[in-house]
Amino acid sequence: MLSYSSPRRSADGALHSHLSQMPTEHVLQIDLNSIVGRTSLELIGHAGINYSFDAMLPGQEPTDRYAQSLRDALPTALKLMLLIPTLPTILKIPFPSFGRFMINFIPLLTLHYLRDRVDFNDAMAAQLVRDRKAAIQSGEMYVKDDAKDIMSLLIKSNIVADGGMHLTDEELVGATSTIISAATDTTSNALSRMFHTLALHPEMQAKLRTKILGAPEHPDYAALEALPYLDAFVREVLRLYPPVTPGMFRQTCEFRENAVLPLSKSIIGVDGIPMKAITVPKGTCIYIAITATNLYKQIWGADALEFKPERWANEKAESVTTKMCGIYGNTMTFLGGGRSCIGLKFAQLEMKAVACVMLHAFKFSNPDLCVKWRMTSIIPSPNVDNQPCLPILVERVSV
Ligand code: HEM
Repeated sequence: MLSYSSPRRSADGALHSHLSQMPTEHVLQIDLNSIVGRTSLELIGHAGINYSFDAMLPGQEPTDRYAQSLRDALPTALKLMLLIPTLPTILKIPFPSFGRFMINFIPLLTLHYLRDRVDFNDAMAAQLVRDRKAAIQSGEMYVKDDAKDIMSLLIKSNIVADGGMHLTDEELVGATSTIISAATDTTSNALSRMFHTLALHPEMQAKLRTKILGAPEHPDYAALEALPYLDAFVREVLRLYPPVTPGMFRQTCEFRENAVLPLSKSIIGVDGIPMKAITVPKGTCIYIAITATNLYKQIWGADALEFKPERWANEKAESVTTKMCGIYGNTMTFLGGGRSCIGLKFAQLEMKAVACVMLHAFKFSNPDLCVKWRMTSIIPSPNVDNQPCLPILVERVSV
C-alpha cells in the first residue's frame, strides 16, 4: 500500500513553511525555480492522486522514487529527440511485444533508461489506481468522504458509468500517468514566470498584495475568483509567456476531405492575387505559432509585447473579444479544439492560490543578475550564466 497524502499536509502550506523558516529581518536570495518545481509536483500529487511526494521537505531534493522517476522522464525523452521521426512507423507495429523487443534490442543506454522510467511510472500509477479502487469499493471512510482528487473522482464515476462510457483499468492508469506528467513542468514553469514577473514589477506586486490582503490567506475557489486584478495578472503571464512551447505541430486528418480555412483579413498570394481563404490538403502538417498569436499586434495592439494586466480590465477591448480558436483567454497558450489542454483551470487556480499564499507573507525582488529564458528542451526555462536557476530576493512582509 502506498502512502497517501493527509488532508492536513497541503502543498501551498508546505511552500509557505519552507520559506517561513527564514529569519524576520533577513533578505534571502533563493533559487525559486527549484522550489516551484517541487511545489507543482506536490500540488498535483495532492489534488491529482491524493499522494504526497514529500517534495517540500526543506533543503533537499525529494527522495521519493516516484518523484525522481517522474522528474527524469521528460529530460531523458528529450535526449532521444532524433528518434522522433521513427515514431509513426513504430506506432504502426501491431504487436506491442515486438516494439518492446526492438527497444530491448537497440543498444542505446538512454533508451533503456527511459524504458525503465516509463515502466516504473506506469507501475506506480497502476498500484495507485488498484489501491484506490479497492478502498472506494470497500467504502473506506477517508476515500469516501475526503478524497476529492482527480483520480478518486474518476474512479468513482467509472464505477457507476454505463457500459459504453466505462474506462478500462489500463485507461485509468494511462489517464493518471498523463495527468501527472502534463501538470508538473507546465505549471512549474508558469509559477516561475509569475514570480519573475512579480519581482520585475514591484509596483504591480504591491498593488496585487493590497488586493490579496483583503482575501483570506488560504482562499477557497470563490475567494480566488473574486480577485479580478489577480485574474488579469495570471492571464497576462500566460499570454506573454506561454509556459509550454512557442509553437506546436498538428496534422490534418488523412482520411477526411481537404479543408478550407477562411481568413479574417485577406492576404496577397505569391501570384499577387488577394486570398480570402486557404485550402489545406488532407494530411498536411501545420505549425501552430502559439507565442506569435499571443503577441500579434493586429489583435493585441501596439503594446502587445508589454506586460500589462490592465488590458484585461476593459472587457470591450477588441483584443480581448476577438474570436480566437484557443480555449483560454483569447490566447493559444492551451491550444484549441479536441486535443487542447484539459488542465487550464487547474493551472490557473494553482497560480492564483500560490500567489495568494505567498504574497500574504513575502516580498519578491530581483537581484542584480541577468536572468535569460532559454529554450532548453521544449519548455523555456530561466538561466543565469547558462546554469538553470531563477535567483529571487525574498523578504518577509511587515504588515
Ligand atoms: C500553465 C500550465 C499548462 C499549459 C500551458 C498547458 C498546455 C497544454 C498544451 C499546449 C497541450 C497540448 C499538447 C499537445 O497536443 O501536444 C496540453 C495538453 C494536455 N494538458 Fe495541459 N497545460 C498546462 C497544465 C496542465 C495541467 C495542470 C493539467 C492536468 C491537471 C494538464 C493536462 C493536460 C492533458 C491531459 C493534455 C492532453 C490532452 C489531450 O491530448 O487530449 N495540463 N496542455
